[in-house]
Amino acid sequence: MPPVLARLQQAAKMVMTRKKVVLLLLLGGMLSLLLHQGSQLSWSPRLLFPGAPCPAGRTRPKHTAVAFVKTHKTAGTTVQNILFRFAERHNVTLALPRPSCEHQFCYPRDFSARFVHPATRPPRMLASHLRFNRAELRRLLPNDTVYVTILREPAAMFESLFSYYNRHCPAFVRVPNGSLEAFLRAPRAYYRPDERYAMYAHNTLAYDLGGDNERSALDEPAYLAGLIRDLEAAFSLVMIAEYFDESLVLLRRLLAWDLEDVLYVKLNVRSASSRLAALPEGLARAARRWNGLDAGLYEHFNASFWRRVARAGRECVQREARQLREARERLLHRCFGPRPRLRPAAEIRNKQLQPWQPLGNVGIVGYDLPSRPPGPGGDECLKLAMPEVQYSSYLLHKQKLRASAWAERGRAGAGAGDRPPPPPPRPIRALPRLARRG
Ligand SMILES: Nc1ncnc2c1ncn2[C@@H]1O[C@H](COP(=O)(O)OS(=O)(=O)O)[C@@H](OP(=O)(O)O)[C@H]1O
Repeated sequence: MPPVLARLQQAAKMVMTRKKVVLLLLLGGMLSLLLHQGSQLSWSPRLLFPGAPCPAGRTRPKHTAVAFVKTHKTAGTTVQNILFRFAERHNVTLALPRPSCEHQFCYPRDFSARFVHPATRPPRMLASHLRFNRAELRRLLPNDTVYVTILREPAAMFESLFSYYNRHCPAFVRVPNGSLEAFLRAPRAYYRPDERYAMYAHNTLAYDLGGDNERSALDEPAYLAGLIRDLEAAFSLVMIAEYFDESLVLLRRLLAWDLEDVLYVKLNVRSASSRLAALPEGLARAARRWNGLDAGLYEHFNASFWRRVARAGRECVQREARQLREARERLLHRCFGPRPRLRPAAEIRNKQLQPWQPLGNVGIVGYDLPSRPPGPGGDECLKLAMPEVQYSSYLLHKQKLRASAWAERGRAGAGAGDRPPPPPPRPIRALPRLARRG
């Protein structure tokens, strides 16, 4: 080989080797970056290999001490129905309001353990409307209670509140032609903070969660930050109505429940003619401005919800949410026939399934059982679609019967029945003096 060619070949080899070295360095760098980021961004084999299995079934017994703080117009009735059915199936005592509190725990008053019907004490679960009061709930419920709640995007929530309470809440009754736009253009013209049901018209989420709904998120950011801190400390999970199925996946995991335990049908849904198809962006912005505290809470907890989904493995959560939707479809077909349809109350023949109707032009729709009952599992189908008022009364009646049977056995002496007597009602502990927020 001529020397020139040999030198050229040698030079080419050196260039190739240098290229290889650069390539290797680049690859090494990328790998190290991936591993480094991996520890911080919770990279997992699932993300690198999306087909990899998600955590299998339950590894611990189902958790039965749960307090669901039911906020207004946030899909809370659907969550409540899931908990009611769980409590019934698993024979768990569920706190229910005494009759003078109706089916809410004397809302809008601050929750007090005195509002709980004695036949439903000591409870392990609670899921009816109340104004959150952490200290009182802790006096009532076991120490291992898991607290959960749900939020909804505040503009959509406000539209729902405005329509539902249009004839109940004086601030809304005053608005000409029941116009949401007119209200949001000048809310202070219609709203009086001290009158009855004012909390349905201003920062309802903040109010339900025990906050002061009159504070301004804009002028008092420290107040909002403090409220968020308190709620972070109190709740193990804050669900988001817009991501209902993903929320249920997180709930099921938190409580070590099965996917079947969180099957549901949507309850308390307004008819299509009672709702705005879409909220114009200008109105949505005005609704969020007026409900600034709620907007701040939603922004914070929506972000932390997604961080939590990422920690649980987004792929797995979404896969499980898909499984839940498929199982739900099958259940709907089995219970309500091949074309399950939401109907106006007047078309629902079964009285136990007729949803409560607010005053005014608002229609709440529901399901009806087909004329040919769905066979075994019919009771499950009935409870699945049973509205809050009927289900609360039914459960109260059932628990009262159980409480008097237990009392009877207690009077007859221990060992008279085949079931052990229940524990005596737990005395309510003295309430520590706490500074109230607000
Ligand atoms: N699964 C699911 N996902 C998303 N949204 C749902 C779900 N279930 C119920 N809903 C909607 O929630 C609204 C009723 O909320 P609540 O049951 O909390 O209302 S109430 O305060 O108890 O009266 C009501 O909203 P509007 O129809 O906009 O009024 C329901 O349609």
